[in-house]
Amino acid sequence: MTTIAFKSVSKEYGGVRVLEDISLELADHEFLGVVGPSGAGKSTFLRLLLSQEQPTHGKILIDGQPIAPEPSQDRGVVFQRYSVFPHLSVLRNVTLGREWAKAPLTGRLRGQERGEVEAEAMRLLERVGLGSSADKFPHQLSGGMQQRLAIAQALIVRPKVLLLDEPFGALDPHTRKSMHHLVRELWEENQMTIVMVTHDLSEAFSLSTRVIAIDKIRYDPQDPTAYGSRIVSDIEAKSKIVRESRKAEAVRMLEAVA
Ligand SMILES: Nc1ncnc2c1ncn2[C@@H]1O[C@H](COP(=O)(O)OP(=O)(O)OP(=O)(O)O)[C@@H](O)[C@H]1O
Repeated sequence: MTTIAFKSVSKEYGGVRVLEDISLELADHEFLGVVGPSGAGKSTFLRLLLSQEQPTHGKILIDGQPIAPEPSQDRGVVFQRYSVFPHLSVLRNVTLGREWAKAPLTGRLRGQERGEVEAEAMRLLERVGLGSSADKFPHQLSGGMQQRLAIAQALIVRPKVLLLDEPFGALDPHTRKSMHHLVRELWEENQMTIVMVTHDLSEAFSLSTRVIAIDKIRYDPQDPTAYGSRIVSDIEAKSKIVRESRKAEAVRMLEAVA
């Protein structure tokens, strides 16, 4: 069970308000898509959830408790650009998260424990379609394969929340589509919440159970930094049919505020 709550959260950088009064309750096992124009604060929203940034006002709760102030293993993340370690094998890229958790000083596991973590990493690599690439290095993988590896790397620590920041933005359309299937299946198989930032409304609506759009709706020409982005639409889209019909509605809403 994982619930997430944003309570009147604002974020400012040096007096410039980026996000303003964001309140949101996410039910267990939600797949939230976050859309909005460039610069609206989508990545900032994600960084707050990752605890890479702290709210200037308001608070964020996970399961009713204040979010841990530092990034921790209950929240995994996959970025657009490949966040894998180039000098480590594919297998070691995946086992690393567990090694750090169990042996933070040496980063090395031994004996039976090592065998168990490697077996689990291999199962995960098989699951994301990289079973035969375990001994390769990232430079020997295509872009899509590197993103599959990044996903396996994030999942090995069994996060409650998986954060995806434009994870498919650098991929070709065919690879992107196969990644959509994979991520949706992994979300269905695992009891985790996903929060995905994307520029692409179609992507948001084909994957998510709920889509929020954030944007600046107020602007003061005397004080351009006074207002930040707010949630301008919040759309439940649990079934595919609803998702398709609500996508058109969201496009109209976003065009209206643009
Ligand atoms: N660390 C920071 N210090 C100062 N300003 C920042 C910082 N991080 C983000 N910003 C500013 O906050 C605003 C929102 O940035 P953010 O990256 O969250 O937007 P975004 O919606 O993810 O944009 P894009 O879609 O282009 O990636 C931008 O104006 C950006 O310059």
